Amino acid sequence: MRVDVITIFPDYLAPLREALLGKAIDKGLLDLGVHDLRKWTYDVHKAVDDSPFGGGPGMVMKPQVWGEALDEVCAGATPRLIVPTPAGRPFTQAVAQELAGESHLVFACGRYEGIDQRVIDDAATRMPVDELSIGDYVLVGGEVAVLAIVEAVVRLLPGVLGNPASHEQDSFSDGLLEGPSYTRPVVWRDREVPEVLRSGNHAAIARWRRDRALERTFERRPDLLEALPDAELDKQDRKL
Ligand SMILES: COC(=O)COc1cccc(COC(=O)c2cn[nH]c2)c1
Repeated sequence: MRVDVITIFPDYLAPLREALLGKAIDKGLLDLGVHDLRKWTYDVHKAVDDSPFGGGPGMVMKPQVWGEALDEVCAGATPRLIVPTPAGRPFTQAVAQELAGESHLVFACGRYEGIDQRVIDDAATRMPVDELSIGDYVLVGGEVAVLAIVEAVVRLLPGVLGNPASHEQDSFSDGLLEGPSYTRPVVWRDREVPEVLRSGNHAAIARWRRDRALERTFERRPDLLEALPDAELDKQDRKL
């Protein structure tokens, strides 16, 4: 997978070259390009923003600069353009799975009040454009959202995670939140690991884990239970 990021703060994306994602780059599973938007400015001040038509606070990112940047970065085989924004559709594990199937993602990092809408509308005539939200809050720019989205997507690529089984047991992969986990010692500050997990009875362990996941989902994210297809809940689940 190739990922390109266009931003006025390229250093913000340095963490993508660390740890697991850094290894994915070394293994050739991920090609990462980070581009400074100011490369496409054309005035002595390298201006990337201007005042909003219609007035109001803040600044809007200039269409000319973004247009040139996207023309160059998106040239060649059609990429999918991702624009993190509070006004986007929710970025979920399902969307991460969908994006993991793409061969080329380009991320546009907005700042200030956002990017001139015509940039999005123009790009959408040539490629798929997804405006995605990582949550109902406002960041100063898209860079942090790109870190989150790229990490969630790239960890799903074959060969990136040591043990492929680990993302099968992800939270959300079966529509439920992950339950509690434990490791040694058996007792820590007078708290003992649940007996069933040390029983070796795999059916009982699976049942216990499912029950804890259902309980936690019910307590913290009842909305996810609503979304579960009926078939997903077996009769033992319904007793909870
Ligand atoms: C067309 O889209 C744009 O112009 C995007 O512009 C902006 C402006 C300010 C901040 C951001 C970053 O995204 C978030 O704050 C965000 C994403 N998810 N939850 C919060 C993006």
